[in-house]
Amino acid sequence: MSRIVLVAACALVDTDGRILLAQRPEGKSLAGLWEFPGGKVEEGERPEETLIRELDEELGIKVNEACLAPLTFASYAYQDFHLLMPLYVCRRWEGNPAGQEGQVLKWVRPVRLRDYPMPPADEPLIPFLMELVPG
Ligand SMILES: Nc1nc2c([nH]c(=O)n2[C@@H]2O[C@H](COP(=O)(O)OP(=O)(O)OP(=O)(O)O)[C@@H](O)[C@H]2O)c(=O)[nH]1
Ligand SMILES: [Mg+2]
Repeated sequence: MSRIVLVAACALVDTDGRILLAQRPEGKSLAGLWEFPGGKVEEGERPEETLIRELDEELGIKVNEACLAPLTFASYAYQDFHLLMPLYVCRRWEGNPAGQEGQVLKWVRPVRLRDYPMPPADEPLIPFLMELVPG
């Protein structure tokens, strides 16, 4: 039995109904794949606190906890750990998302999400986003 790793992720949705994807930088695991911003929940953190911290660190935006709504989650057996990843939705933030760690960012319509190679854990999340933001 591999350990469970808890990762909080967020779909930022803009006023045109597009969702923000970030490309994992070279040197990290799963480099080049497109993911939802977020990261590992650290000791003593609530997932919402993780996201507020990660969205600031990775994108340079400020998010209020009240603007984080749970949507669904991913549960996926990677080779060396089991990923449990709650996916939140956020439509309001302060600042302009910009890759603070050199990540390329892309605003993508839900119907186009399949054009962007994602980690295998993320693929089952796409229908939920398509239902959330039709068209
Ligand atoms: N943020 C994020 N992580 C994902 C997604 N899908 C997915 O499988 N993961 C996996 O979740 C794990 C943790 O993500 P992460 O690398 O962003 O963690 P982190 O920000 O804390 O970075 P660090 O551990 O390099 O400090 C990685 O193994 C990553 O591959 C996703 O959509 N978003
Ligand atoms: Mg991260």
